Amino acid sequence: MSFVLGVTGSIATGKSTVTKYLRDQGFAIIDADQVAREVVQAGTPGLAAIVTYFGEGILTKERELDRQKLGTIIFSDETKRQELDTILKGFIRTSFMKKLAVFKQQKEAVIVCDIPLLYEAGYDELMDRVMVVYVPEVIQCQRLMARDQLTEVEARKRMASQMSIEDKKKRADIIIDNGGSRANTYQQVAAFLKEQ
Ligand SMILES: CC(C)(COP(=O)(O)OP(=O)(O)OC[C@H]1O[C@@H](n2cnc3c(N)ncnc32)[C@H](O)[C@@H]1O)[C@@H](O)C(=O)NCCC(=O)NCCS
Ligand SMILES: Nc1ncnc2c1ncn2[C@@H]1O[C@H](COP(=O)(O)OP(=O)(O)OP(=O)(O)O)[C@@H](O)[C@H]1O
Repeated sequence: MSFVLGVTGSIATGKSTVTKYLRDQGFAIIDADQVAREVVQAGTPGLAAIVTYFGEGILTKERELDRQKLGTIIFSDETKRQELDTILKGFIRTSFMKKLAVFKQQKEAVIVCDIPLLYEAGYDELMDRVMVVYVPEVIQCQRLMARDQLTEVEARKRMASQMSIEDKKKRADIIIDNGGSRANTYQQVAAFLKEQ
């Protein structure tokens, strides 16, 4: 039986950093952000569904999703963000479940699921254990501003659109503190893997 490990955190706390390390160790990975990208590729029913609600203005000239434009819209309007979540939830879940089934069929010993909205969208029920990648909010905000070239106001809006990292930390089975160096983070993950 496969062991299904959820990796989550809040925006820019370091999920991708931890997941990349786990990928390099050879584990099977499902990346929910990647799944969310696949279900809105040009010509998909997912993209058609969001155009119906948000209008053609969210498309580029090539009729692909303008991700930056949609991000700016949903992270400054909570009703629209929730509507996007409602529209995409089913498409993302169906694709995720297919990928999970394939890895289970291949008898992967460990399947790592990197899911930003793991608790918010109820994926915790599908996980054997959940690892929360934690940094204090002040560091989270600094790293988000630097990575995505956002002002503090914009970064705070994005942080406020998710369950706070402190609440996720309380629910975690495993906490990885990513407030120090990357090497320190990798050491914590390696120590967890050694215990298994
Ligand atoms: C709004 C979109 C177009 C912005 O795209 P962009 O390429 O700029 O960002 P990316 O997809 O890499 O997401 C970056 C981070 O934003 C956060 N985030 C994304 N969507 C949401 C959301 N609906 N609510 C809260 N946080 C979100 C996550 O922490 C994610 O890791 C895109 O994030 C999207 O389609 N979101 C809806 C799908 C979704 O729910 N994704 C999360 C999968 S669990
Ligand atoms: N230990 C660290 N020290 C310094 N910078 C770090 C560390 N870990 C991650 N970062 C940087 O912080 C930013 C956020 O990290 P990362 O992209 O891994 O977060 P994430 O949780 O996957 O984000 P998102 O929710 O947007 O997908 C990146 O620019 C990354 O390079």
